[in-house]
Amino acid sequence: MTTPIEAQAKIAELSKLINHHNNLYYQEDRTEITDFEFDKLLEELIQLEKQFPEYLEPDSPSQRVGGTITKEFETAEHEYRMLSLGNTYSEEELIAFDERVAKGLGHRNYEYFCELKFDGVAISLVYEKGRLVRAVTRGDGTRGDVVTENIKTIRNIPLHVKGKDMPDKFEVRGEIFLPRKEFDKINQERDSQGEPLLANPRNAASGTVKMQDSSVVAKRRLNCYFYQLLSDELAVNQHDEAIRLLEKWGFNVSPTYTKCSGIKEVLGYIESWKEKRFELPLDTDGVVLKINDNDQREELGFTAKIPRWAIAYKYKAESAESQLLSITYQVGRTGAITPVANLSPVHLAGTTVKRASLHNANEIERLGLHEGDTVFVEKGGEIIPKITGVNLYKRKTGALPIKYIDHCPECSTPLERKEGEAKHFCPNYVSCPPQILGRIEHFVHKRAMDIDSLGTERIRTLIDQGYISNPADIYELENIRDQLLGLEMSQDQYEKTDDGILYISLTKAFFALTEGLSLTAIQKFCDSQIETPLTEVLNNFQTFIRNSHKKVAQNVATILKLQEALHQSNLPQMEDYLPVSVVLSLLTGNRITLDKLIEAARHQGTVHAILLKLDLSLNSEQEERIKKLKANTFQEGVISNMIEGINASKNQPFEKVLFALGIRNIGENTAQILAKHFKNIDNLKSADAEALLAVNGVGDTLVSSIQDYFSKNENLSIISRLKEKGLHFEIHEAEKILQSNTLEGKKILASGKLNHFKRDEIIDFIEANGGQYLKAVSKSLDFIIEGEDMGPSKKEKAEKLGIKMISEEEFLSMMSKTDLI
Ligand SMILES: NC(=O)c1ccc[n+]([C@@H]2O[C@H](COP(=O)([O-])OP(=O)(O)OC[C@H]3O[C@@H](n4cnc5c(N)ncnc54)[C@H](O)[C@@H]3O)[C@@H](O)[C@H]2O)c1
Ligand SMILES: [Zn+2]
Repeated sequence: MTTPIEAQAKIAELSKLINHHNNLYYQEDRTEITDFEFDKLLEELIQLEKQFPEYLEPDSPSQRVGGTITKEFETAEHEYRMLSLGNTYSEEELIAFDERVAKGLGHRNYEYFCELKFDGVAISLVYEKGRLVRAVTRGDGTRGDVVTENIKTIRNIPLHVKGKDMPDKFEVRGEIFLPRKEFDKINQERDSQGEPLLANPRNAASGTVKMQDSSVVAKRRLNCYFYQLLSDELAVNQHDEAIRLLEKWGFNVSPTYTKCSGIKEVLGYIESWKEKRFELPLDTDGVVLKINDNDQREELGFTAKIPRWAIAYKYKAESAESQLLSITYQVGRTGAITPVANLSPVHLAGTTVKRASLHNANEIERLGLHEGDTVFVEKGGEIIPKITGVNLYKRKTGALPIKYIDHCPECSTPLERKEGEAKHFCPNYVSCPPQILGRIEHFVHKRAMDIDSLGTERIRTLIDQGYISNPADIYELENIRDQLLGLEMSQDQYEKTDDGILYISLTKAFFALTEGLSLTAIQKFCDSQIETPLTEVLNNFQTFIRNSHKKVAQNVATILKLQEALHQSNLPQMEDYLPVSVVLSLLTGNRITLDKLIEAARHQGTVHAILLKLDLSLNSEQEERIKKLKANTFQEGVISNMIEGINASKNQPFEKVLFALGIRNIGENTAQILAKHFKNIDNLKSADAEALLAVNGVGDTLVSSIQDYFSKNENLSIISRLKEKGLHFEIHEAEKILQSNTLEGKKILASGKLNHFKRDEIIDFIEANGGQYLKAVSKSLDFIIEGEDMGPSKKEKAEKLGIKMISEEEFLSMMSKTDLI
């Protein structure tokens, strides 16, 4: 039994903890615990407060909607309070909820409206005379932030609506979300720019809605599902009818809703979406059920925080057991090491899971992982599954604890760990391959040197084979083009474990080890085995060979040998991949011992590289079979295309070159400002702190990263080599000279697709003629050049502000460029 004194202390402690997590979740868009853990804390608080009502504080988190307003926006009061929802993870509690409803109404004559619970941020939109007048966040439930401008950039939020039965004034509520595809795209882009990744789509959506710059919001393709219509003059009295009205008026409603006549049907609905929901384009975390009839809703009423006529059933993150096969240590672009667990395949939350991120050494220690452990894997709101614990009963006797690596798996440099940081780093900035890759990818990026013929795969190949290690090397490739012919290109078929042991995809291995079977057929077979553990796949492949009737005896014999060799090699197992050394030992016909092969394959990135190192004399049949193992190779066409792109990049203007160098803290805009201000790299290099700080937007951090960059000899030598190759290290003459002052004092924006200018060109053109280019629609614009397909929201805003819009043709004739028309 809890004593009152204990209860009081516990209530205070829980309240503090919950407030802390609420603050992180709503203010900073991040989380330290899962929703399930959070909900358990809240439930514990509610139970204690029920038991000891004397300690229930009016501002307890059990009594308040979790969010608050921010300081950055104007606020507005909600006409109808915006509440939270009660939630549960169990069927029993759902049935108990249904009992309370029946008791409250005094009968069982009611229907539920069910739909999925979308994981995003709540928004309230007010329409007057069919026009969107205000968008407000939920805030503390009573007042929220006014974010109308941001919301207007979301494409399928209608600015105007028309329709039958539409009241003069109404409010719609919905959930703004970031589709998972958009989320992945943003993260891919951030990854390639070396920026930190967004944690999950919900946080990303919430952070975006509260951004200060609407044009950034517009770039993130947010979307919205509407789920509630409110008005004093509604013609309908059933929720499903109101939803149908919303659909008719053009609001985006998720097609997942249904009406259920009792809790049993609701449970069926919940079950039917349990797995199917993963096919939806957005994250969902449960089902919301609401009483369908408005009068009945009124009868049931509200508590301080939630309606009594609705509840959310939340799906528990699914958990499964799996075996830890090995750990791969990935080296990121900044040198940060991330351990990844390779697992035996398990079916979880609609997908087959074979890997889980372990984050860092602390996580491995916290879990107490031992080799070959059976672990619990969970997949919740986050996309990457995680290991939540170890099944100690299944630990093998004598299993050793996982020992974290102390050398970089890519370049063997001893790792470092800065104080207070969880991650280990490879300090080898200059020659660690993934770090070089990060810098070169930035250099060739379309917003930098724009060399799109140098994709990641090609760059990685060139780095791995020692042909490039910095941007200047790219411009030397032309001179060694004959050496590039035949280089192995794709790395996708390879994978490495703990200490740099190279593995190759099953498909390639099977293809090389057998005769008469096509790569496509083998690929198809492997695809069908995704959920099968490797040991079984090897057996199934023998059946596959028998069914194919192609060289059965010989092919099966090879696979039997493979199984034997895998067993003897004692190398860690990785699903879908086989150790290259074992495969090569079979293909080279025991010309060399397995041990020697394993040794040679350590720290090599391709079959090609291993063979170069071993220098075996192989017969032509062996060579042919090994060739089947290799990836695509560089061919003449690819090489020409690459060199062409590299040469074309020499025309990029100074500001792009400056951005491409990758000096820390110099983004695209800063590069532009610095290029304009200093005119050439030498002026920039010799500028002292005072001169740098005099430039608008330059602060101390930037000063020190610029000075740091130019103090390094290797950077100076790269610049001088690039200069020799003809890259622009000063601004172009034409950019310096004003072509005319026709546009002097004019503030101009161009929107939509133009026929005679690219985006950058129109900006340069306006500036070269004395005008100023503005990036967003605002009152201060003199006119807008309206191109094809100008964004509707921009257009509407411009119309509202009464800004003059002219066509591209009118603009050209104004500039006396009639020759272009
Ligand atoms: N992990 C953490 O640290 C942490 C911290 C705070 C809150 N949380 C999580 O946030 C949630 C609490 O937040 P809440 O108070 O916003 O409640 P809620 O998100 O659980 O429920 C209310 C909200 O659900 C949304 N919703 C989505 N689909 C809906 C639909 N079809 N119909 C009606 N509403 C729909 C609405 O925006 C509404 O405001 C809990 O699930 C909790 O686990 C987690
Ligand atoms: Zn390294």
